[in-house]
Amino acid sequence: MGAIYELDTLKKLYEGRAVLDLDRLTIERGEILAMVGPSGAGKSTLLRLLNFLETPEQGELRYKGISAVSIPLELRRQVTTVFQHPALLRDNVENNVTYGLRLRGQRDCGDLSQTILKRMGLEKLRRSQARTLSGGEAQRVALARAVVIQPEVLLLDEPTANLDPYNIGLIEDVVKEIHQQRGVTVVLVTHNIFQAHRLADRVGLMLNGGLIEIGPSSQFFEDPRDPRTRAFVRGEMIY
Ligand SMILES: Nc1ncnc2c1ncn2[C@@H]1O[C@H](COP(=O)(O)OP(=O)(O)OP(=O)(O)O)[C@@H](O)[C@H]1O
Repeated sequence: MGAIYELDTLKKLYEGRAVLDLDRLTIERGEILAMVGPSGAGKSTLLRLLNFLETPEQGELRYKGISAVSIPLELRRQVTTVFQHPALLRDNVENNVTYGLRLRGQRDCGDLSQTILKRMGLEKLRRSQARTLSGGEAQRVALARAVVIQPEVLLLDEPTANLDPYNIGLIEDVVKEIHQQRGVTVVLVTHNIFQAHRLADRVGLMLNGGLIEIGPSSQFFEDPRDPRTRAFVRGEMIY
């Protein structure tokens, strides 16, 4: 498969403080990697770097071998993010879903968007204004909007926080489907270790901006190497 992202001695500083300090991290093409860890560990900051919204103060981030500082637009557009609180356009559901396609100059968005609207259970809401949607519906629109552009990388930041079991199940199923069907690389940030267990090939534990342990999901949960990982998967507080 090979690496899609390579992070080397990377530091992200906010107001002089390192909120991310990663010696080395490689994300493999086509894997589902879950990053877990307590609040403030730097998980969302990592996703913002992977989505090229932020740049590191030290070290390097490479996407497909190209330094993130000089990433061309066409590569940047292969990466899409679903945030915990999606910012939808003041428009209807269908136009929200097709927005990314139109931005990329695709005029005939019909078939693609119909398929994804149907799969996400949003057909009947096509004409509804985004601001009238429930939290679960809005999050399904956000995922539909991300998936419809057929990204190579899907970054998910707490995509199912505060959602009910139906919405959680649907979102997880669609993530698994597009991963299996299209080999999309997925980086999932979650507080829900059960979700990490259900979805991920590999899991990493972050703490205070550093990476404590990363490994195959089975090893991470059943035979973790670091005492802090053992404590975290038992549901204990770690510092
Ligand atoms: N724009 C910013 N300016 C200053 N500090 C920031 C900024 N964004 C994040 N931080 C700080 O960086 C640290 C890491 O934040 P981050 O949101 O990445 O953590 P997280 O692991 O995603 O937390 P949570 O699980 O609560 O979302 C925190 O201490 C946070 O206060």
